[in-house]
Amino acid sequence: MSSAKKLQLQERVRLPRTAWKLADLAVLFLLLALLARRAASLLDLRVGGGGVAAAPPPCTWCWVAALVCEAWFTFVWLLNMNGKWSPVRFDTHPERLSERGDELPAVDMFVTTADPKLEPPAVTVNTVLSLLALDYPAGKLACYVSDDGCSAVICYALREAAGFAKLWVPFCKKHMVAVRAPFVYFSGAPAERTAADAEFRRDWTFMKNEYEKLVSRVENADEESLVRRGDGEFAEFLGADRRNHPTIIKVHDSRTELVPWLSTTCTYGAQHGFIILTHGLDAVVPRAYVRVQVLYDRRSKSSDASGDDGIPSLVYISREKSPRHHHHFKAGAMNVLARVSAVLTNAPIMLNVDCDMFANNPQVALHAMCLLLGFDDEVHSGFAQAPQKFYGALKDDPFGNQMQVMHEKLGFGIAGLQGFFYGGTGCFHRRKVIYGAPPDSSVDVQLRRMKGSPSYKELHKTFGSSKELIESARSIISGDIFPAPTGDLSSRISDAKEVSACSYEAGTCWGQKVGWVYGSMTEDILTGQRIHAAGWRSVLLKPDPPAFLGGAPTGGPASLTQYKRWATGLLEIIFSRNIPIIICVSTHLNFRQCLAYLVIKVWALRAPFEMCYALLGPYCLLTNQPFLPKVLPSAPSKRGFLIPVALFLTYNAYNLSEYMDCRLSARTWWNNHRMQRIVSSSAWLLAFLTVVLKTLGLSETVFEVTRKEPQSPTSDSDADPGRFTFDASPVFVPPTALAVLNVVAIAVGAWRVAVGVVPGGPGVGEFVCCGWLVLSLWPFVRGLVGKGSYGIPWSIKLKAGLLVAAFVHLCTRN
Ligand SMILES: O=c1ccn([C@@H]2O[C@H](COP(=O)(O)OP(=O)(O)O[C@H]3O[C@H](CO)[C@@H](O)[C@H](O)[C@H]3O)[C@@H](O)[C@H]2O)c(=O)[nH]1
Ligand SMILES: [Mn+2]
Repeated sequence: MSSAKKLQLQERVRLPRTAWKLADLAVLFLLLALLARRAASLLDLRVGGGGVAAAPPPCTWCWVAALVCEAWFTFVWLLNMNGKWSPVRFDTHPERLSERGDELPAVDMFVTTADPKLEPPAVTVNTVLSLLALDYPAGKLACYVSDDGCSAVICYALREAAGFAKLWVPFCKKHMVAVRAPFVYFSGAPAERTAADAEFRRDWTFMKNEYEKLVSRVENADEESLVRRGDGEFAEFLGADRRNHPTIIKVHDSRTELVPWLSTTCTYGAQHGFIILTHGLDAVVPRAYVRVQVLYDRRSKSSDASGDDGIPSLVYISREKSPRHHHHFKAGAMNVLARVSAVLTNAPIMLNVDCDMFANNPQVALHAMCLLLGFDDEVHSGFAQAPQKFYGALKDDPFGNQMQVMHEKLGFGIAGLQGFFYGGTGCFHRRKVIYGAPPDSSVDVQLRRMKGSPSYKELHKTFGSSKELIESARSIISGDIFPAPTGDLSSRISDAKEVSACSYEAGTCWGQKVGWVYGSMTEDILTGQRIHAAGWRSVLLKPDPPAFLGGAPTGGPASLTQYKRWATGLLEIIFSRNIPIIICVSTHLNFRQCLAYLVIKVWALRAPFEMCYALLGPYCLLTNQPFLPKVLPSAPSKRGFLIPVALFLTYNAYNLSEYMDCRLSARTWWNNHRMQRIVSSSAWLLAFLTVVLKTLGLSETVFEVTRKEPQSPTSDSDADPGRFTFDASPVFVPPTALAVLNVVAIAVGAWRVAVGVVPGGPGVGEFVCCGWLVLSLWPFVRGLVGKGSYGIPWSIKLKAGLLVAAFVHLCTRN
């Protein structure tokens, strides 16, 4: 018994939160009290009572609007409560993997990039290098990069990275480098060993030098001269338009490639199976770390025994594109990666990361295996998702997109339901789950068993016409343990090209029941939902140090574009055939998990309610009416006023304490609170309109790629990276208008007070609401007078001004 316990690879730990549950209930109680009070006042008015319990509302429709909005806020609060109610954490013990002697499954690692301008090639190179150097048998890893930008520079950068990896991977393993993205590693002084360790110092300086040369080659590479090079290596990119070109695939298989290179420059060294460079490069390459094991088959016994010394293969793919076929953005790219890897290496596990998400913890694959192999029934770990974390994050989260509290509170909470959401990056999938297979314990599998294994015809219909793909899919679905094609990868490029053709998916289940699901800008949530609906659970992968780190966008335009895409994609899911309630009753999606999904899916739907509520304050000040109970000397209405006051204070104290609990500053709380108001009135509102237009068939949604910051610090010293920036995008119109409107309303209200209060008019509450909004939208108030990118462009100011004028006119018409 005790030895079995000792070898447990993972533990599910319940996290207590009694005090938080009480606070949840307190806020809920206040929200319900507010609703009850409003409803009572409205009823009173209808029966013509104007009774003692509540002051009669003078502006009936304001009170009705407020009631509807507050009911919605209560609903959103309930959704959040459900998500956070019963959190769990998963602890992993990778050191026990070798103790248990489990055979590790092969992992195919996918990286997507889409635009060499927005996503600098050096960023992708760092991510790829961090993956190639993972602590995992190298013979069991292969890295695939999908380039939707069809850029010769990316292709060249990866070729250079593959060369550099031959030095970098052995260096990392020899010196047990902690973070294996070179740009992070070399941004500090050599701290791994004592300064006295001369060999390490020499290696370090050499590697840093090599890395700098790599970066300068990559950064100075130019599309034109690459494609016109004499040797024709990049000739396929000649005249290729990113929206219209055939598939390009390049394999950097270090096992076969090294041979000609080594034969001229190396002689065999003393160590068995290793080669030590002695000739030609001797002067520049210290002997110690160029130990390259060649000519072993990555799947053979010998590589399993000592498979740690090679370098994983690297494959570049730019899938075929044609204006006649929809390419489905990232989801389409992921499906091509799934198919190409199926015919090349067919690993049973797939890791997927965005191009800017490097592996920060070299043991991450081992931690993931603890979760994927560590349950008695694999239904518990359909996929293992690491929460998104960011490197070089700005202090106090000025753009409210580091999402620490959301991950800590909601993330652990959802991990305690059916499992954390698939987040599109930093996720280990089971290939068979991606192929749509239900968990072994489910009824569907029992039925299928009775029917026998799927026929060739069925597989053909599901996976498409490629024989190689069908065979590889059959072995994955029937659960052969580690099926893998053998032999040289380059010899199967034509199979890989066949499955990356843009017409391949026609008539198949790709994008629906198989692979990444189409139809939403947030393909990740939609795909994860399909997996949960099949009955799988998922696990939260949270090793220390964090598994992966990515870049969070900075500046107003990039942050709001990202929020807009997310909110659009999430609402697309609700408006598609995936209506939450229907999914919930017709599939294996748990009811509470379904509600947890709603927390984020309703982001865009929150916008109209929050906008309406935000307009009530200014409307009342402009028209001299109240929408909140007033502080009057008479006792009952005083009590009425206490409810919103208590709610305002409790709610904000609750949020602030959540930030404190996550060891974040009060400033971080305020910045996030402020961004919530800004995002709601800009990105979410536009997302709402976009989806409405799409549903009416009037427009299409597109995936706008987020700009990634270059990794070398910029020289612009007087720039303030935390300050909000603007451009002429329409997302900035509504918050600008809202900021101006509230300032105007406060001025009008104050003027009224100065000339003498009219009885029945607005009270302190309305002023506080408007003041709070002005503070929340302060970046926009500042932007009205700012210069350069810190200033709101005139076109936006003009449109916002017209909106404000129209609103004021409508309010004061009669
Ligand atoms: O046509 C496309 C568009 C995007 N991408 C890639 O998709 C990834 C995510 O794009 P990015 O612009 O970085 O979006 P983010 O908002 O940072 O991404 C988050 O949100 C996306 C859903 O909206 C998820 O797919 C991502 O995994 C998740 O990190 C990047 O690697 C892109 O190169 C493609 O491969 N093809
Ligand atoms: Mn990203």
